[in-house]
Amino acid sequence: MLGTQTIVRHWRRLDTVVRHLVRQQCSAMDGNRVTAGIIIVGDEILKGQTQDTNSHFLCRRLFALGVEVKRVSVIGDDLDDIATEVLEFSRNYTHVITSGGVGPTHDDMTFEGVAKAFSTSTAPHPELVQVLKDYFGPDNLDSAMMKMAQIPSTAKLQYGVHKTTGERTKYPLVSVNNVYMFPGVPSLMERAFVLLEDLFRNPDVTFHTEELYINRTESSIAQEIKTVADQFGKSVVIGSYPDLHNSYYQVKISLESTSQDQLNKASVQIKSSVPAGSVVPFEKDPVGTAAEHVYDIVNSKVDDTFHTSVRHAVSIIEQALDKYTLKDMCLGFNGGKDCTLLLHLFHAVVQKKYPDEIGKLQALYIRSRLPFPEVELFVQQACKRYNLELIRYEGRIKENLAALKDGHPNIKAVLMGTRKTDPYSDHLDSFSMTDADWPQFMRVNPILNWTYETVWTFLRTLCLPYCSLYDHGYTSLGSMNNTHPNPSLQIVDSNGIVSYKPAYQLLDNGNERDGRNV
Ligand SMILES: Cc1cc2nc3c(=O)[nH]c(=O)nc-3n(C[C@H](O)[C@H](O)[C@H](O)COP(=O)(O)O)c2cc1C
Ligand SMILES: Nc1ncnc2c1ncn2[C@@H]1O[C@H](COP(=O)(O)OP(=O)(O)OP(=O)(O)O)[C@@H](O)[C@H]1O
Ligand SMILES: [Co+2]
Ligand SMILES: [K+]
Ligand SMILES: [Mg+2]
Repeated sequence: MLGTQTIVRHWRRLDTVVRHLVRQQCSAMDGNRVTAGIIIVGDEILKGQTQDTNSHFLCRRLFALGVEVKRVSVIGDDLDDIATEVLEFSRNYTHVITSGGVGPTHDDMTFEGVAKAFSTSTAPHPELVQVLKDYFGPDNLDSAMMKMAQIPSTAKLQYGVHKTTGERTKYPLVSVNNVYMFPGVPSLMERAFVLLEDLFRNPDVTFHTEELYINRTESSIAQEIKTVADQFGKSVVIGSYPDLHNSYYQVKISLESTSQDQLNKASVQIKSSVPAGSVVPFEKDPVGTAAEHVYDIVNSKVDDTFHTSVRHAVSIIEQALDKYTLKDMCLGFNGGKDCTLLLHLFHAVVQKKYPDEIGKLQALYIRSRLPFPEVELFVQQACKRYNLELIRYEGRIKENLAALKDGHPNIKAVLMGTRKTDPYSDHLDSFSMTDADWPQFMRVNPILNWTYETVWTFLRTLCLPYCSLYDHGYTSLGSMNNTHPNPSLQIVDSNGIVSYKPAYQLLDNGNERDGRNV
């Protein structure tokens, strides 16, 4: 007979072994998966008054941390909705992240909702009360603010640690079980998340990704992609995303895997199964990498027209920056191809010369009375992309340059995308004052000797965004009333339907302005 103690001892050992086996089995099944669910709380989002950016931010960061986001839910400021959703998410996912509803007003009820989810109540948390006193000053602490210390009784306070200083953050995040309650204001939420992200990191998993860009329609390659997707099954997740407006590709294929090796194999497989030449190089962030790519061209040993043209333009812009401060200068920018490439060069040179950002580039846009909407849109987008300070006028150029003198007396020089083949421009130099009967500015012309072909080689090899009209046969842009697609790019199909090839396919650079009345 075995004694009771021995039985208990054996039982304990068996129990440990079984638990261990179960744990092993689970982690083998899940492949050490860590999952998350995101709950965005706020009436303003459901009513379309605010656009949620927090879920996008959180998904991106969590993916980078090796966490699989399984679901995002947007709910209103309603106690029961919060409680129900939090309870369900908390049961289904490793981590639950909420954003919103932690402020001082009556409609902020995430703390109460989470308390309800876990069948507990809220109470003033003494440590959080002290934090609020220190943070806002004891005299400013009204009852509304005290509400922010009213948290679930089982809550924990999570303090972030600054990565450089090692200092603890002053204001903690509140969590209950696996639920973490972030503020809704994007800047606060993002700051808090970055400092606390180690709470969520999955050390066992890295998601490797690759993107392939393909200049064929999605349907024409669908079968090939499906074959590869089937072959790799769950080990490589393959996505296909058509882009109807991109000048460089038609479909983006994304690959994602926890194994770099499997990812590489799938990538090779796709490349060899789509038509030859249909995978195109594409730079996702041409603006961020501007200096790097431009100076690679400048410093290369190649001496063809393209490289020499870029080198010369960069040197003119560098000279301009020696003579003038950024405040003394602006770029003449009307959304045309020439000033678009010049904007990029200007940005690259400034990025290189002042890596620590010294302020915005100024751009001058004198809008014609009948601008193309495509041009207007492109100018707006360029301002955002390059973070431009836009100086805007409308009407005749000469009159508005006089207005510029009055309104911006600091500006002495204008960078221009003029080339010698433009009307009245063959006598110009890299630095030419405006004509005597014009308001006096230094015109800086870095691309004076560039050919039409070089302009397009530059725009297209650097994958720069340009005004969409150029993809529809326009080769030089004036206003709506005087500009048409270039007749040499016209194609008429067998049904008599007329369309136009893109501007970069124009061969003879003598007829660049054939679509212009003036
Ligand atoms: C900043 C600036 C300065 C200019 N200076 C002169 C000038 O001194 N003399 C002149 O005839 N035109 C001048 N122009 C007008 C341009 O030469 C040209 O007519 C204008 O950019 C329209 O070009 P487009 O017909 O190719 O669209 C200037 C334009 C700008 C934006
Ligand atoms: N309305 C304007 N506002 C500001 N700058 C202008 C304006 N019009 C012309 N410029 C300057 O003069 C340059 C030459 O004009 P031009 O129209 O030839 O070139 P572009 O508009 O850049 O391209 P495209 O030749 O394809 O129309 C521009 O690159 C720009 O720097
Ligand atoms: Co031009
Ligand atoms: K609120
Ligand atoms: Mg133009």
